[in-house]
Amino acid sequence: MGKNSFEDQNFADTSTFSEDFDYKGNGTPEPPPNDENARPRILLMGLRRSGKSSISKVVFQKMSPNETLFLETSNKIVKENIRNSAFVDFELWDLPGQTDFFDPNSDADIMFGLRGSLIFVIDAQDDYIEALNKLHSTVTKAYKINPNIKFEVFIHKIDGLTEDNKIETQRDIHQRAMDDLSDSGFDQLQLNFHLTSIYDHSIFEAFSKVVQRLMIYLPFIENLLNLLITNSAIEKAFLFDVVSKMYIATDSTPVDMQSYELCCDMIDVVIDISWIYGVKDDNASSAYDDYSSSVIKLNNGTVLFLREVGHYLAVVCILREENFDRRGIITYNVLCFRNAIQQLFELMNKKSNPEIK
Ligand SMILES: Nc1nc2c(ncn2[C@@H]2O[C@H](COP(=O)(O)OP(=O)(O)OP(=O)(O)O)[C@@H](O)[C@H]2O)c(=O)[nH]1
Repeated sequence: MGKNSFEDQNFADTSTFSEDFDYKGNGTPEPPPNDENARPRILLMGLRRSGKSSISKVVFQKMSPNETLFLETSNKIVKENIRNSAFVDFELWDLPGQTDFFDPNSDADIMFGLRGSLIFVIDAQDDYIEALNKLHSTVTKAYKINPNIKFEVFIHKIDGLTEDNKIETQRDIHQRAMDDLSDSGFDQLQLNFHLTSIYDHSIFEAFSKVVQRLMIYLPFIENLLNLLITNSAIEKAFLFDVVSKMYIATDSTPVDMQSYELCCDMIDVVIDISWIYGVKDDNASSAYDDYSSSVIKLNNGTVLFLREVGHYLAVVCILREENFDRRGIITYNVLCFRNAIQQLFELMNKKSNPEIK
């Protein structure tokens, strides 16, 4: 594989995109009511005790999975502002299991009216027929109000199932949900299914995908990561939101859970070492900052390379040890990637504050 300078390729330069850069994930412009610059909203819905609050607390508040055993049932909507980094910036609404959207007093129009995603959580360890009925009534109601909303189904608590059972449960839930939609004339409604558990990385991976579907600049960042890996002989590269450890984007090679977990562990190690041994700047809460970087060599001939590329945004790469001999080129290419991301931030800022010149 050639090790060229990443900057030789014009893609590293966001100026190749016009000011009104308007790329959508599916290549088609989305009609109103969704303003693409509006802050997205993610709704967590599902029956009582399906695991909604646990998901929110484990992913965004660092609660340990075992502590969720003591969570009490919620009776009101819990709204949270998630502002971790430039790309992880949305409202998260955790809705109580008993919410009834057919009640004329419910604010379904307000709830579903904005750009965002609806995550429906199904407890896979329980009888899921009632959950499927609720899923159907919820998504069809939301779709009528806002056809642009993205629908995600978390087949949750899979830690209690055997490997065979997981596949069979996913197949059955998928089939029944799609049949119900087709029978009522909603064939065009798309549901994305994820197998999740708070006891492993699957919940972080699933949430990463939910957030990625809401990112209008995702194809651009993926393109940059593809250029980075091909020009630096890297096997796999992820752009991470360091706070939540969700990956915001990755190159186009397939994601395997082991690589993702390895990169998550590396972030933990770097943050812990920074806290314990790092020298803080005045006023800084942690020594982990925009200049942090780290290299970890594993005893199986693999190297992990981390570099902060924005505020709490880090690129984490996996590469073979023999390809790390030209470290200078890799570091240089990662810097070019960082510059391109910084230019993207400027463009995003200009779009959200048109007065900025
Ligand atoms: N085994 C297992 N248990 C889970 C998982 N996620 C959540 N739970 C458990 O499920 C129970 C209910 O979780 P909650 O998060 O309170 O569920 P909820 O959907 O918010 O419930 P309501 O507030 O009643 O709507 C808790 O005892 C959690 O520990 C999971 O991935 N695996």
